[in-house]
Amino acid sequence: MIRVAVAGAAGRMGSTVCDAVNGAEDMELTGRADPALGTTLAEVLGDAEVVVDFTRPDTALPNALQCLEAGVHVVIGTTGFDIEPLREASAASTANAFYAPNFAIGAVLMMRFAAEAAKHMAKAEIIELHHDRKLDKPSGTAARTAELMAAASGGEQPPIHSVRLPGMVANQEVILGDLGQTLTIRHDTIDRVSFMPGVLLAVRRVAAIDSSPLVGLEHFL
Ligand SMILES: NC(=O)C1=CN([C@@H]2O[C@H](COP(=O)(O)OP(=O)(O)OC[C@H]3O[C@@H](n4cnc5c(N)ncnc54)[C@H](OP(=O)(O)O)[C@@H]3O)[C@@H](O)[C@H]2O)C=CC1
Ligand SMILES: O=C(O)C1=N[C@H](C(=O)O)C[C@H](O)C1
Repeated sequence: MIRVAVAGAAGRMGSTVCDAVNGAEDMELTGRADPALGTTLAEVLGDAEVVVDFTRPDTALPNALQCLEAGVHVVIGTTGFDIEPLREASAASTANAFYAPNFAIGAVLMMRFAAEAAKHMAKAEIIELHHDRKLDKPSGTAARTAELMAAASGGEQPPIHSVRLPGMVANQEVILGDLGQTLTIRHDTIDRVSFMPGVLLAVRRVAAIDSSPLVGLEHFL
């Protein structure tokens, strides 16, 4: 059994992760940290082998550093923070960090297809659309898509447009344009359960990664 604690356990993602971990036969939910539950990460770290973090852009890095210092693997879903400080912390730790800006398989495929298309079409722009409680802008997925497209094409990163509206969960369109034609690649998340198979996969694999921090669910597919 993999002993898993969740940071942000009372949030939209964290509560869904707790349900998914409880439903996984090879995992045990050992801790739930969240201000709303009156519990801190420090209190749940001791019993965990892996922490899953879905918190806030300003807490994800300190939480991950705390996990690495304690020798506990961390799977990070929180977006909108700089992962660079995790390199030095990982080197000094027996534990690993894994970050994915998007754990949904459809979004991983969207990023892959967008990178492939960027090699062949003249210009592109990204539109990301999310619920209005989202704190970061642009989304982690859009930022990563732009990076992958620029790396594949050898050109500039495509501009990103952000929309925040009630009624939405998470959506992204990549529109590419060239002579007399456009290509649109779109992914829609209609329920946060879409992220759960990817999160559970990362929990199972994080202990065995050979380069930490590792970024992107594609490494496990
Ligand atoms: N990688 C992916 O596939 C996905 C990533 N995300 C990302 O996940 C993050 C969380 O999103 P979402 O669940 O919608 O946000 P929520 O605001 O619903 O949940 C975040 C929770 O974390 C709590 N929290 C804040 N600080 C701490 C801390 N130090 N320790 C433990 N818990 C803490 C918050 O409490 P309080 O409200 O009191 O601050 C809140 O309950 C965002 O960055 C989002 O972009 C979302 C979906 C998919
Ligand atoms: O905040 C969200 O909801 C989401 N955040 C991630 C991001 O910033 O890309 C993943 C997904 O888009 C949902």
